Amino acid sequence: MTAQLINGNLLSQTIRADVAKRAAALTARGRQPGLAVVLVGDNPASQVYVRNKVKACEDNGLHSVMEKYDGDMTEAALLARIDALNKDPKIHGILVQLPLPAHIDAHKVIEAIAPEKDVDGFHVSNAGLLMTGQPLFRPCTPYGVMKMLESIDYPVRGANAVVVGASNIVGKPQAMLLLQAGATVTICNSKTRDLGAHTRRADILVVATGKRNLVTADMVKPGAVVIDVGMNRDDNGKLCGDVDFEKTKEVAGWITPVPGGVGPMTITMLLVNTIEAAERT
Ligand SMILES: Nc1nc2c(c(=O)[nH]1)N[C@@H](CN(C=O)c1ccc(C(=O)N[C@@H](CCC(=O)O)C(=O)O)cc1)CN2
Repeated sequence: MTAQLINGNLLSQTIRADVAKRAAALTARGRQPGLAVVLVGDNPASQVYVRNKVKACEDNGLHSVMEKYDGDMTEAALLARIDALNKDPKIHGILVQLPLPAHIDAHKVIEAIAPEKDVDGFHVSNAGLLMTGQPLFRPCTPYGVMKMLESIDYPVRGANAVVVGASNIVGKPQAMLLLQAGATVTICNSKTRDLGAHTRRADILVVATGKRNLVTADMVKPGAVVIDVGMNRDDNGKLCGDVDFEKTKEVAGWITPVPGGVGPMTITMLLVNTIEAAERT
């Protein structure tokens, strides 16, 4: 039987409608939620993502400021901009699009963002709060994945969850959110031996490696939920994930497409985090 699709565009519509209501209520009280989006350099994928973030703000009643800088911007200049945004009362959320050019220390930049405006949830203090079960901001992609599981009423408690990829922005916070929802979690990485032996035990499989076709149908437990966080291009330049979608959908119970799956949910949860930041002020 073919898997059911978890449509990130459709789910986003419902969540964004609620965001728009909350934004309108805040605006009526003179506190329109504001997001600053900072992009350094000309990475083509990043340009698409930041454009989509700004458009999502516009469409849902949030104020946004797009700051674009050349790839040779110095780290000191970027830190000075963040300092100014930290102090700007119209800005409730700040995000610096990753990756940054190699001469800039991304950790230093993230730590410069005021934790209460860190709507990406990447600051060490937000990572610590998440780890200890008192999240201020959940990182947007893993937060979106949890909403997708909720949307299909999946019983996460007691499930075997396998996360492939251990990045700070997806894999590690994803594992933490699944663990806190009661799953038994395995985190795999690029060095994991016999990856399929782990993935085949997963009731929930989240793949976030950036390697096209890393997960094939034979590596998936029949009926599992397969969440593909990958964002790659195939030989024809078409967007695709880390999972062999066409064959895996014949094995899985639920599967997310690329595009139209986790990607839009990442932007939706950024809006949610920005609203929450504004509501706290
Ligand atoms: N500061 C951050 N940087 C990065 C993050 C992040 O959460 N914060 N995550 C990724 C990229 N990302 C968000 O910025 C992101 C990736 C993909 C999408 C998306 O909507 N994808 C669409 C397809 C878009 C296209 O046409 O190329 C889809 O899947 O349907 C949104 C956000 C790394 N950096």
